[in-house]
Amino acid sequence: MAHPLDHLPILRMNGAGNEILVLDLRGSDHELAPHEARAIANAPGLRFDQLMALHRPRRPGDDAYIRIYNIDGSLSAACGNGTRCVAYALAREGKAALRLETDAGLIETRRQADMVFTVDMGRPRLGWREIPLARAVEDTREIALDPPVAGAPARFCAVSMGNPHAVFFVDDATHVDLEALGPRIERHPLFPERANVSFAQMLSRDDILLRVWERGTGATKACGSAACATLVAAARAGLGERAARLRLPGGDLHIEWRADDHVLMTGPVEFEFETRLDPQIFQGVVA
Ligand SMILES: N[C@H](CCC[C@H](N)C(=O)O)C(=O)O
Repeated sequence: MAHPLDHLPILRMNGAGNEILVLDLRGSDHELAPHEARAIANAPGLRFDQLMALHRPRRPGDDAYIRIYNIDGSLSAACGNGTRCVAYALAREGKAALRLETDAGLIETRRQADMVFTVDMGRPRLGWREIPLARAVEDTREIALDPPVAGAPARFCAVSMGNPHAVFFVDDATHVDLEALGPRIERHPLFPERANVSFAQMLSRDDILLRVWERGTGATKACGSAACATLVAAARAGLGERAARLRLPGGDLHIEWRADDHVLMTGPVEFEFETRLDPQIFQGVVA
């Protein structure tokens, strides 16, 4: 019995070093299950930070509906770098501007140059319930990490871009022990849906060095929604401007928090290869 995913086309790309797969499910009614996403991640050469599952549009006027999977199979409602890769994949079909439905709402993209795309990531969510946090917090600009995590700063900012972000401002982001602090903050009791964890160093008011431990994936070379969350957190804290360069290990992203409250992210994409899913991947895989 053929598996519904057998031989489906898959693009291997990266967005500023964030490893992305784009799986084209527009010719199928199949919805990727978490264990199937994990099976793809374990297939040779297909390891990813996020998998962008492209579905047929569900609303008139949209170009596609995308579901976003982390390497552990968990879903995320937002993925900035991955959305740029989707924009590249659909630009190859002649579409320079897109309307994409995500679980975080409408996301619009626009091609700026061959391999450079701008994504309107929508409005930041700033209330404790929207992050979400496990307890009421008056001001999400400065939250006590309680109970404390040894080695982590005592306070952080919380912002959602459709997915939860905890942003810690530090004096030196390049020497943060992500592997030690990341998992313990990702799964801290304050975050009922876990959290993406950012450590940001203000080089100047519009130049920020960023290191990210991603929910459901771990340390990555870049994280677009974390870059957006960090820009918003810095502006809200009075540390930064409403537009800045975010420097990540895999590349730079330009983020702007517009006066209309939309956060725009502009950055590069790289195409690595295209293949089709090998049926062997799903042999013996159970939910
Ligand atoms: N790398 C993605 C973020 C993935 C977020 C995911 N880790 C989660 O929220 O669970 C980005 O470029 O925005």
